[in-house]
Amino acid sequence: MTSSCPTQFPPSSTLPAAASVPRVLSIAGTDPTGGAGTAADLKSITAAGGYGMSVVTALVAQNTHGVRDLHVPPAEFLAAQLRAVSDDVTLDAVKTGMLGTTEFIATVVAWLDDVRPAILVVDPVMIATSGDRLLQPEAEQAMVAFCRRATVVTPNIDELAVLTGSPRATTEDEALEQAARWSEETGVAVVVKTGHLDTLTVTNTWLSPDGSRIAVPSTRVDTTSTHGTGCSLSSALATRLGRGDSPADALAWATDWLHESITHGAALRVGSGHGPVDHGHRARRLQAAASSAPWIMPDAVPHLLETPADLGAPQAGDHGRNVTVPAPAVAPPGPWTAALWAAGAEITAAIADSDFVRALVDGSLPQHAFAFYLAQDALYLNGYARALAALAARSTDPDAQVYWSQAATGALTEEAELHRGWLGSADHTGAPPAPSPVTAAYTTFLLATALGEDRAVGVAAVLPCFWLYAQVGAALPAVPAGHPYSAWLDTYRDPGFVTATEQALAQLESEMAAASPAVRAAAARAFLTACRHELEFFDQALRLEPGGGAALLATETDRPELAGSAR
Ligand SMILES: Nc1ncnc2c1ncn2[C@@H]1O[C@H](COP(=O)(O)OP(=O)(O)O)[C@@H](O)[C@H]1O
Ligand SMILES: Cc1ncc(COP(=O)(O)OP(=O)(O)O)c(N)n1
Repeated sequence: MTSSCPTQFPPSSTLPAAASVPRVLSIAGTDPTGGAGTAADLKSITAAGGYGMSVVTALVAQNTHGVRDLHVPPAEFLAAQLRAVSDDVTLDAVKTGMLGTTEFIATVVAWLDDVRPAILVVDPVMIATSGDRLLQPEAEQAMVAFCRRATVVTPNIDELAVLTGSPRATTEDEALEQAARWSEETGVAVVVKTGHLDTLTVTNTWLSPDGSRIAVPSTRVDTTSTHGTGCSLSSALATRLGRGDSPADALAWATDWLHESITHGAALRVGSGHGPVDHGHRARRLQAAASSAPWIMPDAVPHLLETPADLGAPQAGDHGRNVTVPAPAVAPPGPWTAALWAAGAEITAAIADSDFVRALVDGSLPQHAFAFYLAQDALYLNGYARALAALAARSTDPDAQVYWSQAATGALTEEAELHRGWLGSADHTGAPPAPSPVTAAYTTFLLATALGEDRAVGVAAVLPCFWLYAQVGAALPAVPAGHPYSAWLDTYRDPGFVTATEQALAQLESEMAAASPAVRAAAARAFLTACRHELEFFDQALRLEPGGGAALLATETDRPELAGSAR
């Protein structure tokens, strides 16, 4: 049935506003394997924090290898779907993908004339990466005209050439120049995407009609799992704009989220061609991080540790699965520290595999995450220095007193260096950084343990910071020239740090040997707890949203750069 029903309900504009969850409509074709089109759009809108809705233009029989067949319902049915949504729901943003034919473009245009959403993101889908046409050749000029109505268009390099009537750009500069000319002429912003160019860095650049540019670079992921990346980027962008983000924040969020989704796409094992991206990776990672499951289960460490063997096989962490014990970069000096290393194997492996360490090493760690990490590191070092000083105060052996006091001084010196160098260029006009919940929990645990527990327990608590940091440092590969974090990575390679770790290990080995079985058990728990704090400390920077802040729906006047958009 394609006849229109009378409107029976008030549109939701007359209902209370939907606060911070933007209502986003995707108008696109389908992909039954879920990688592109409507499926990708809905997953992306959800991932970006919106409520997704879907109007279908064409049913596409496709998979990760390409398109097999198309079924296009009558244009009246497209119009009926559009009206069914807009008669009932207020839209904060609309994203269009595959429109297919001139007739369908005209149908959407007629509907937009009525509805006029504040944000219209047009992904001018023409040809899939598989080479299959998703827009009839005779509809290209209608699509070019349609793009003039957008808030922002997100063409790939080939689509940009059609849009601007130019030859296919072969460099980023050429693409930017084509887009700048078109944007100035039409008054519509363009996101220039270099995914289809042969570049090491993939950059998304928001080009405004006044010539201003916001470039968001990311490292190129070596993968074939890029099916539907264009659909996903434009839907996430529409959602973040619909939520009230500035173009800079919206593009940074969408690019950063998509990079994570592409990185983990291959692990989904969906299809044997160009596979989809993992739209849900970020949500699952954050969900796991929010788990309130205890870090160390009661049976992880026996109440009495008579011998190192009582600590048993690796069992720390959430799952207690069989774990291969990684070779320690700084060797344990005796059986107690060897047993502790084995017990913490799952956490050590998780740090090495963590998204944070991977992104720091391959250079894809977003700048805002790196800045956050440095600021938290400085705060942590201050707390850590106090815990080390407490151990110096509680030591009676002169060598131990010297060692812990020097370690405390070393941590304070590092903190001062961070402020002078890495953090020195930061904006000092705002409030000083405050400790995150993760940093506060870790430093509070260290101080409480160093001050309030037996000394051996305190020594066990401060050891992972030395040992696991040295472990990460030893595993670092050489990085290419121009790597954004090469200077920081060099700080991990400091040989003085390995010496300090060896000394801390020697302290713990002798403390464990001299301690009672009950104190040893408490020390083992403190060691494993601190290992877990280390993992959280690394991971926390990737839990922060670029731009952060509250999710507020902004009005057009809050964002003059979008004023007059979505005509
Ligand atoms: N190999 C890759 N590595 C990192 N990011 C990528 C990669 N391929 C695509 N992207 C991201 O996906 C976005 C859209 O991809 P692109 O291939 O340019 O568009 P389309 O899918 O429309 O052809 C890019 O702008 C970029 O953010
Ligand atoms: C129904 C449908 N719409 C769009 C595409 C193309 O997706 P895109 O995100 O441009 O990326 P590729 O799949 O071409 O890499 C599609 N395949 N199907």
